Amino acid sequence: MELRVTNLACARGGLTVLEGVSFTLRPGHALVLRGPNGIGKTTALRTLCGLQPALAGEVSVPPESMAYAAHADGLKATLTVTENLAFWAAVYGTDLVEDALQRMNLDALRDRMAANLSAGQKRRLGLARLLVTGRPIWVLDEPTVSLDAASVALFAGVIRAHLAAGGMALIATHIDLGLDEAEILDLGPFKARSPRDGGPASAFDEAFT
Ligand SMILES: Nc1ncnc2c1ncn2[C@@H]1O[C@H](COP(=O)(O)OP(=O)(O)OP(=O)(O)O)[C@@H](O)[C@H]1O
Repeated sequence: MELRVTNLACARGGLTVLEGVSFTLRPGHALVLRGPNGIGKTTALRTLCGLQPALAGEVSVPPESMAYAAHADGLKATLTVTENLAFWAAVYGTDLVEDALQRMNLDALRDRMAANLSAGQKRRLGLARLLVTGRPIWVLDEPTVSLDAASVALFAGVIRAHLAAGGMALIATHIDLGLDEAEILDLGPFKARSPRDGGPASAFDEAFT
């Protein structure tokens, strides 16, 4: 299975932000989406994952092939680290909780309530969810926010292992994850010329970019 995206156009707040986005992601490969704040990276990732409809274009695989890690970690504050992972494992029908605890360095925190984790620890738990999904395509929106250098390196290693096992990763990030093997896609050239009719951008659009 490969992820083929063809001529994708997507909108935010009723305005077209990107159009004509095309790329192919093959097993074992990572693609890093780059572009300035507001270009539409989050919007593109949300659209690819089926969280909002595309205005145009095709995505070759269903959203069920993807595991999306958004800005928010979606933790259950009153559940422990292990319970959070067990919840997700039940949702995705896997038995990968212990594996995720070990690989994201969460074993020592396994019985702590998510509410009592530090910001970086919460992020590690949010990212550990990717491991329990068992899904091949990881879609990551600024995954390293709040992580210290050691945790960034740890997570880069987790991504590398996922790729080595035939997985794929699509990553919006402003920092260098140290994934030298990743290809880069600059979204700049795909910025929609007009939210509506191909004319100049509206004042409203400018206000947000
Ligand atoms: N509710 C909204 N109404 C109108 N415009 C919006 C709305 N939400 C977001 N936008 C705009 O849509 C554009 C795309 O936003 P998006 O979050 O996808 O960008 P991004 O590339 O992920 O940015 P960043 O690097 O800052 O995370 C931005 O210009 C943003 O201001």
